[in-house]
Amino acid sequence: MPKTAPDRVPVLRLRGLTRRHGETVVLDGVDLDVQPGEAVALTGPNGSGKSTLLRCVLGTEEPTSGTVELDGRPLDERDPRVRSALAVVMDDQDFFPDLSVVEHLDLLARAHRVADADDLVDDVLAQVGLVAQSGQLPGTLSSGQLRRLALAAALVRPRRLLLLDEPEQRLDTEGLEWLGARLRREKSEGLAVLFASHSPRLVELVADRSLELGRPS
Ligand SMILES: Nc1ncnc2c1ncn2[C@@H]1O[C@H](COP(=O)(O)OP(=O)(O)OP(=O)(O)O)[C@@H](O)[C@H]1O
Repeated sequence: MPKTAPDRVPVLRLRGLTRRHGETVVLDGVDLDVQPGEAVALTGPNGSGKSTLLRCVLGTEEPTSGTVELDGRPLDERDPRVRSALAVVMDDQDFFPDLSVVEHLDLLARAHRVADADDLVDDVLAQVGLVAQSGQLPGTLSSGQLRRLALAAALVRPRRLLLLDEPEQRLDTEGLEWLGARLRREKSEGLAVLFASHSPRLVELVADRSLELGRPS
């Protein structure tokens, strides 16, 4: 029996996704479906378009042509359903310099009207190993701790699709294993996961399949 029934609406559907910069073709007609409970890894060399594809899904970069659908509807960042479906960990995540770790997470959880926000924030702080740093400002965190804060920020909000750009970056070995287990839990709870990675270990731990992108032509 095919793994994906033809009438299932994927959380994410890309059709003919193309992105050019002048003569350079970065993405050339990418087709991809990601179902609930499924994780797809974007792999490929530096410059192959992994972040570009994620930005097109996020809506921060406009494809040259092609379509992006979430839950069968065209992507529209003004649609609150879309905004509440997407949790994102990108490369260049910024934090407010004057809000502590716990204040960031509280703010996000409350902005997304999460029930039992205090309990969830405490739980996520423990999961990412930032309990001792909860009162620190982002500028005082190590690079790995900042990455953990970015991951925590995605875990304290509602989501149906988790987009991650090289989430393994700056994590130690134990952190990588934790991340693999945590993303597997996301899948088991029915979330879809799309992540770019240069870590064969993370791909092995999490991905149901990989989409390998090539060098831009
Ligand atoms: N504004 C731009 N003008 C020209 N080329 C661009 C522009 N933005 C991105 N590119 C090119 O698009 C290509 C894809 O970049 P992208 O960041 O998506 O790659 P990546 O697969 O995420 O790479 P990495 O593994 O290094 O993170 C690169 O060759 C990059 O130089």
